[in-house]
Amino acid sequence: MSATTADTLDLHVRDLDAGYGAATVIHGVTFDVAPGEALAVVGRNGMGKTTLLKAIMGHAGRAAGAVRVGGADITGRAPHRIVRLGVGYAAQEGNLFADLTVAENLQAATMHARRGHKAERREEVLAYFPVLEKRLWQTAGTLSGGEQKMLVLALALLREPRLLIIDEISDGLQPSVVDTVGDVLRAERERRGTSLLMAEQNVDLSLRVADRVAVLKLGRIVSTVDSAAGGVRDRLMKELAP
Ligand SMILES: Nc1ncnc2c1ncn2[C@@H]1O[C@H](COP(=O)(O)OP(=O)(O)OP(=O)(O)O)[C@@H](O)[C@H]1O
Repeated sequence: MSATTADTLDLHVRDLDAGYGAATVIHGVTFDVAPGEALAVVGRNGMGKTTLLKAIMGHAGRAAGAVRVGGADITGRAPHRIVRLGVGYAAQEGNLFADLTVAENLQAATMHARRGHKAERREEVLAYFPVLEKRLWQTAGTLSGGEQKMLVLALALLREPRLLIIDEISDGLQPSVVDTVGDVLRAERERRGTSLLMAEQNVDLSLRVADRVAVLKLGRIVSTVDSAAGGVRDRLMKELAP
């Protein structure tokens, strides 16, 4: 569905183990995201979605395995160096400055952006989230949970990532906001051909946005399906049932 894949990054994860201290949470995970492709990793609470994304982004201990982005081996690389390659990361716990206003957060996110293009991109991103435009002068920490999630996504998008990694953006959002997020991600992929890796519990959002959906169970990918395949929603719901 991507408009262009020329400026996007692919992702290759091979035999990745990751965890905390002596506990291994992710076991031998292998998958690819092609340039301009969107992959959703779905799984119930505690299955290791966040740990998987953190390990890719250099935030969690990585015991073994390899991660490549756009031809570069990022295994063990510091998070800020991975971001510099053009990887955007919207973490589940968010990464915004709670004491700064929405406008100041937006400004901080584009500090290193190309000068002439900054204002245009800010307008594009604010058009995705009209509610943020109304809250520009409000301190980010006083936004509602849903608004903070939108701001976290807006900040990641502002940097024009060539690969966007999003951790459970739908968590705690009301259905209408989940729909907005789906619209935004689809529009952004149409506009920029951005590659996408999203961890989700929401099957409907995953199927709406992603080309393929992988199921993560107890730190292992147990199946991967094409979003356009027949009966895929029922199959995924069954796989995710307790
Ligand atoms: N900092 C940590 N130290 C030790 N164990 C952790 C840490 N963070 C997560 N875990 C454990 O790792 C396992 C996987 O957690 P993770 O947060 O990756 O799952 P998840 O699929 O993202 O869950 P959720 O949907 O609830 O966010 C859980 O058993 C959790 O208790």
